[in-house]
Amino acid sequence: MLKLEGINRIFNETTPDEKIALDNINLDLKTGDFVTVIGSNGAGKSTMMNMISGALSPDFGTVEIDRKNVTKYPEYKRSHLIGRVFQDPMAGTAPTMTVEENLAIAYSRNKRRGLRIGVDKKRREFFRESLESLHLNLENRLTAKVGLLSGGERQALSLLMATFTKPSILLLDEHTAALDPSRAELITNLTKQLVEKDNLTTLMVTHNMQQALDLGNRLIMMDKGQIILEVDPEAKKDLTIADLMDAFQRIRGEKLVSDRTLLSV
Ligand SMILES: Nc1ncnc2c1ncn2[C@@H]1O[C@H](COP(=O)(O)OP(=O)(O)OP(=O)(O)O)[C@@H](O)[C@H]1O
Repeated sequence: MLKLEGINRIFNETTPDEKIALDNINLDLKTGDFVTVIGSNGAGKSTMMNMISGALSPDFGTVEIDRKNVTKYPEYKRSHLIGRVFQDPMAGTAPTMTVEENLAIAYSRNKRRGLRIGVDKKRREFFRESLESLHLNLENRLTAKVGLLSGGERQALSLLMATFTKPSILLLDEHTAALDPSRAELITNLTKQLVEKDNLTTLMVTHNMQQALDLGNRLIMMDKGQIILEVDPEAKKDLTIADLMDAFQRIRGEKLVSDRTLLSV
């Protein structure tokens, strides 16, 4: 479903600011795999997500989605394969458009017929039903401007928009980090629900180790542009934060003062 092979990316090569952001990344996800991604600041997590979405291209290596080599596809050419939610609730939606217009844009994304934001009765009913699953009463605010929604409501809408065309890959980039704890919990539960409903292949970056343990069937830890630990479904079931800290220390030989060192929060 998703295969990254030998992905390398260097920024500002041969200058004093040279930075190896990704160093030989290999990852193979099956349909329905839900991988949580942890690692310190600058580990390469966002760069890896950008390689998958096509926002950045690798210096070396290949990206395969649905067994197709998409390495050379620009972002727009693979956007129908990918759903993405960012940390900033303002990033995934258009504030001056209504809830249903935003949904219509997301809906038309995989229709390959350009942007169609018209909403007929049948489609409005589909949007209403989809919104009901969020339990936020947004189904009764279809014509409200999205800019008037709270951060949590916008993030829930972004999540719905990213998932309801059943993308091949769902990318979640610290999508609960900017929310207060109760809203973060709501979005975490929604994530679980939406991913499970359609068995979506998902990568979720988080700085919250407990969330990384609670969600998904696999986990990877990144550091200095490399995947330094991969936890398979069997091992993940019994994994604890202490295990992750020990693993980091064993692999990198660096003493962790606390999980904050790894998480950098
Ligand atoms: N466009 C860019 N130009 C130069 N350097 C970059 C660029 N994007 C990322 N980097 C560098 O590449 C490295 C990896 O960055 P990346 O944003 O992928 O890390 P991250 O694990 O997502 O970190 P964080 O948790 O802080 O978001 C960092 O050292 C970063 O400064």
